[in-house]
Parts: sequence; C-alpha cells; structure tokens
Amino acid sequence: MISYRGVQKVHRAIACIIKLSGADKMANLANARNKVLEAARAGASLIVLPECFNSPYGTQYFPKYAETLLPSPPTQDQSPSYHALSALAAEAKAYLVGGSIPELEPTTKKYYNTSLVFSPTGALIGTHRKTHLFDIDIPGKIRFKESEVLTPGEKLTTVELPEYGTIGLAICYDIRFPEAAMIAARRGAFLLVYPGAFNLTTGPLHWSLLGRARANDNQVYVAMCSPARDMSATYHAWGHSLVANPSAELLTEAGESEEIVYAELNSESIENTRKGIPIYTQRRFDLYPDVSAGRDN
Ligand SMILES: NC(=O)CC(=O)C(=O)O
Repeated sequence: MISYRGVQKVHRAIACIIKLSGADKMANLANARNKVLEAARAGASLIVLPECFNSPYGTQYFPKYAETLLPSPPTQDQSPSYHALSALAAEAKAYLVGGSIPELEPTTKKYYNTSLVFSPTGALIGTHRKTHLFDIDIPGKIRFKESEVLTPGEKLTTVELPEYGTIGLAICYDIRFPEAAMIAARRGAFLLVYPGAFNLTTGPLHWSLLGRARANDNQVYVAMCSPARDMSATYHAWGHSLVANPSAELLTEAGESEEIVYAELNSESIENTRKGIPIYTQRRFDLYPDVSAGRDN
C-alpha cells in the first residue's frame, strides 16, 4: 500500500494515457475505452486520462461538449462521459481518474472543467472542478481565457482510494499554485494527479518543471496526463504525460503522440526521501501559518 495513516504497504502501478481528443465525442470515448483497457491488461491499477479527454480543448467547445452529471441510468444520454467512465472503471477493475470534461451545472447554468474519479466497481468516489482558471496573455504567443466561459471550482480535492491510499486531484493550471498541492500532501496524499493540457509555449517552459517542483515541495509522487498533440486542432497540446517520484526524478515521460506511460509507486520511496532530506518535518509553520497574510492585493 502506498498510503500513510496506517494502511499496509504494497506497490501499485499507475498508467497515464496520452491520447488524441477530436471533434467526435463518441469516438473520443471509444478511444479512451481502448486505451484504459490496454493499461488495465498491462497491470495498471490506477489509470489517468487527460484534461478534456472527450472534446477538443478551447473555450468555444466547452458549451457544446458540456454534460450535466446525472447519475441514474435513464438519463444516460445527458451524461454519456460520466456513464462511459463508470462502466469502464468497472470493466477495467481499476481506479480511473477520468481526465476532465466540460460540465454544465443545470440549476445555475454555469460551466466547469471537471474531473471525475471512479472506483474499480464503477462508483463515483471523487470530483474536482478546476479551481484556478487558465487566463493568460503572452503577446504574440498565446492568449487563453477560460473564465470567459467557465466558473472556477470552490474546493481543493483529495480522494480516498480504499485499500490504495489518498490522492490529491487538480487540473492543469492548478499545478501552478503550490499551496493547493501542499494542502493535499498534508492531508495525507501520496500522489498528486493532474490531468492537464499545456501548450507549445508553456509546455517546454514549465510542464515538467512544475511536475518535478510539486513532487519536490511535498516529497510525493506526481502524475500529469495530457492530450496528444494535434497540429490541426485550434489548441496545440504539449503532450509529455509524466510521473515524477518523491525525489522529483522523472520515472517516465511520454512524447507528443498517443502513448501510455507506466510507473510503479511505493510508499518506501516516500519514506526514504523524507528520511534523507527531511523538509517534510522541518517546515516552520510557526513562521507561515497563513500565507495570505502577506498579500498586497
Ligand atoms: N491549460 C492550462 O490550464 C494551463 C496551461 O496550459 C499552463 O499553465 O501553461
């Protein structure tokens, strides 16, 4: 077991899938199914899909692809990704972090970028709505304003995977905010999972750096899972799904095309890293109990 808090130690295999997400939602779901089952056959017990795995990534696509998350089968047509992921986790008999999908909240009519987590029986055991929206403007390179369409989530997310451990779950731009990662680690997460879709400007600059940084800050595993690159799409994803270990070494990293990368996770690696460089227990929380106290805006 990987987790802390009194659970036994065993080793687990994670798979991060990098896959193309085109315009046809049902084709995207079918492609995801093939890849998840392939990862499960290869022995993965926790499988992660990319951000917006059922749609192209872009503000213009969110309303068209958005689903209301309705759990009961008669409404399956309204929530095809939800039901496909639930059935897939059960078929694969694995934990499944279903990347993310655009979500429509029916009462408020607000859109979110939402990740769903399923148990090996297909039960929904966690959800995360992207809390930090991707609003950037780098002149001549990339302008992206998720907030033109999306509403940010209002909670940080950890998910208990029974007999497996706790994971921290966040989406893409969320990784740039170390406070959220640290809170997940302090809640006992052994692994931080980020479905994400960096691009050809920010990917080479920061993707792997941020994955390794969050691993290093917290001495935990980090998994980041991206769509494959499609140069005919409006958004060019960086790709490079990866897993970093608690010492911030990359255990595996994909390229830009469809691929599945695998890594073995174990609790000894976390314990040994924390023994060797004990920053986890040396933090001076007495000096920084509330980081927001220092803000100037
Ligand atoms: N797409 C994102 O949410 C974030 C991203 O591309 C970046 O931070 O860079």
